[in-house]
Amino acid sequence: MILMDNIIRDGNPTLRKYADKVTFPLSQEHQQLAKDMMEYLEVSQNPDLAEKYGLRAGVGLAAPQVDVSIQMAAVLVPSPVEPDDPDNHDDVLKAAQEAQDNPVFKDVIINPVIVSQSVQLGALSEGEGCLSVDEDKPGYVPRADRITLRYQDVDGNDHKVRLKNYPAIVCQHEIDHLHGVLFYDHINKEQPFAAEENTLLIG
Ligand SMILES: OCN(O)CCCc1ccccc1
Ligand code: NI
Repeated sequence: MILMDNIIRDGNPTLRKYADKVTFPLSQEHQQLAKDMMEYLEVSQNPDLAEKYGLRAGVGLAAPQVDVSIQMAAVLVPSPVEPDDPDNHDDVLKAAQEAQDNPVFKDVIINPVIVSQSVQLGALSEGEGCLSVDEDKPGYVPRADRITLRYQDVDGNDHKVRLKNYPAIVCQHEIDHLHGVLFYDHINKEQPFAAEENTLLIG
């Protein structure tokens, strides 16, 4: 099971490497890694389990973050389900489970390539964070609002998906990890919350 101790932090050179392409069929260790990374996301999005294992919640996890420099990342973007009563613990758990049961996007993306992207930019209104970056880095992270993504899944099947808004942002964040790029590299140093005009603010 992947725990926070297994996640390397900014400063570790692996996070700045361009990761190696993955060959198929997947080795046993790469198959296990794919399972473990997706399991981390599932567990981290369950409030009770996240607390039990001391996990920071994540909607994505890239192999370089667990010090394996290969082009593989798990993505689990839950659907936006709100609890009926945010102060009722059972409601919160139920909503988290429901959100995960019909995710907006869920897959382990291998050798991903963004084959086209919108000119239209998008950025999360709250900025971004990263399990490998402990300090806050406030500011807009401008990305393409829509992307067409080609990747292989763990069975070696080719996929071509069109994503927009939040899932598109998350996949770009993960693909950046495979290229040695961290989210704050994109933040405007002089004016962190300046965004090019008509940048869509998401969420
Ligand atoms: O690399 C994934 N990881 O650091 C978890 C955070 C994922 C993430 C957070 C905000 C916006 C996009 C993606
Ligand atoms: Ni990250």
